[in-house]
Amino acid sequence: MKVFHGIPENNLPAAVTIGNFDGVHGGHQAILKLLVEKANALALVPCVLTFEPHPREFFTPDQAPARLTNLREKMELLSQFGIERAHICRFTRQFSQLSAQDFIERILVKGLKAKWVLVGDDFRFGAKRAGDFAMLQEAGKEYGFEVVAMHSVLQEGLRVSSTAVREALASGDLLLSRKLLGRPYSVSGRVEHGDKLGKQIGFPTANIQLKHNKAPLGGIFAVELCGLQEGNLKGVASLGVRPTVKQNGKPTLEVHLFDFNRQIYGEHVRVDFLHKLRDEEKYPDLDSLIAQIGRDVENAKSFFNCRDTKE
Ligand SMILES: Cc1cc2nc3c(=O)[nH]c(=O)nc-3n(C[C@H](O)[C@H](O)[C@H](O)COP(=O)(O)O)c2cc1C
Ligand SMILES: Nc1ncnc2c1ncn2[C@@H]1O[C@H](COP(=O)(O)OP(=O)(O)O)[C@@H](O)[C@H]1O
Repeated sequence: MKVFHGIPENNLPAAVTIGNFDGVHGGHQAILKLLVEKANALALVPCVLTFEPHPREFFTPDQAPARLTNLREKMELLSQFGIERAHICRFTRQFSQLSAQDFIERILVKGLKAKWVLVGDDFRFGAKRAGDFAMLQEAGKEYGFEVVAMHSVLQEGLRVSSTAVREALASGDLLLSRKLLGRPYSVSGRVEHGDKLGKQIGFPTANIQLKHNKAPLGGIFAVELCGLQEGNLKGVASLGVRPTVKQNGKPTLEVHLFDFNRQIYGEHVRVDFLHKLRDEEKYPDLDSLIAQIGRDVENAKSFFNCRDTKE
């Protein structure tokens, strides 16, 4: 997949879908699948136009929801689902003021060379969200592109959406988030140096870099860590501000791996969240925390034993 920051000239004719694609969940996946099928049938390049930052992060940064995927994760997923060209459009004040008509002419027609366009039937675009599906269809007749509306994808009667995934994660329902995402919720990043307290207390923890300051979930989890030469490794993770050892701590993701002892600083890993064990607590002293982490390890191991005997 070719990734462009912006829209260069002389693109090949494309089948285009437009959106934030945060999470690349089951609904997005259905869109991507249809787009790739159509692109193949019509000899077009399957292409995604997405925005950075997320428009809600631009308009109301304080109220913007936590990201489900960072840009790198999103691009990897789009590529996995068969997209061949991705355009990351910087969402600036100037871009937000582009009229719906200019968006169609400059971005879709001249820039992306869109011949087939797939959007949700509630899709809005252009300054003040003035452009809608009907306007896009009208414009398609004039400029020679077809517009198709994607129906809502449901999972157990629930409309699959980034919001539904965030709600499932916030409530600790990792089974539901997994169904909505079509894979376990995960965070990927590099292993960083922490405060070196982990080894001292008998539970070394790999600290995984969080690119955004907000996480859509928190607490203590049974996890699998992927991306190391040893293959997938089981462990227990804490995602929180560590109130027992820090004041005003920033969100931190730490993973203690079972039966593992190797230095992995700097390695790029992915943490798959499989089961929530509990919420984070503030303990009166370090000994209470250490005892609790010991119980967390046992509980996580029971979860894995149960899961592995079922499989
Ligand atoms: C399984 C597990 C559970 C944890 N639970 C809590 C908790 O409830 N409250 C808390 O303040 N810190 C919790 N922590 C975080 C510890 O405070 C942290 O691992 C320790 O500070 C080591 O940090 P370091 O790797 O930066 O040295 C937990 C860590 C793990 C691995
Ligand atoms: N079982 C293990 N689980 C996680 N990390 C481990 C383990 N064994 C060794 N390590 C290594 O030790 C580091 C964690 O040790 P720790 O004392 O918690 O230091 P830090 O505060 O820098 O994370 C990890 O980043 C990794 O390189």
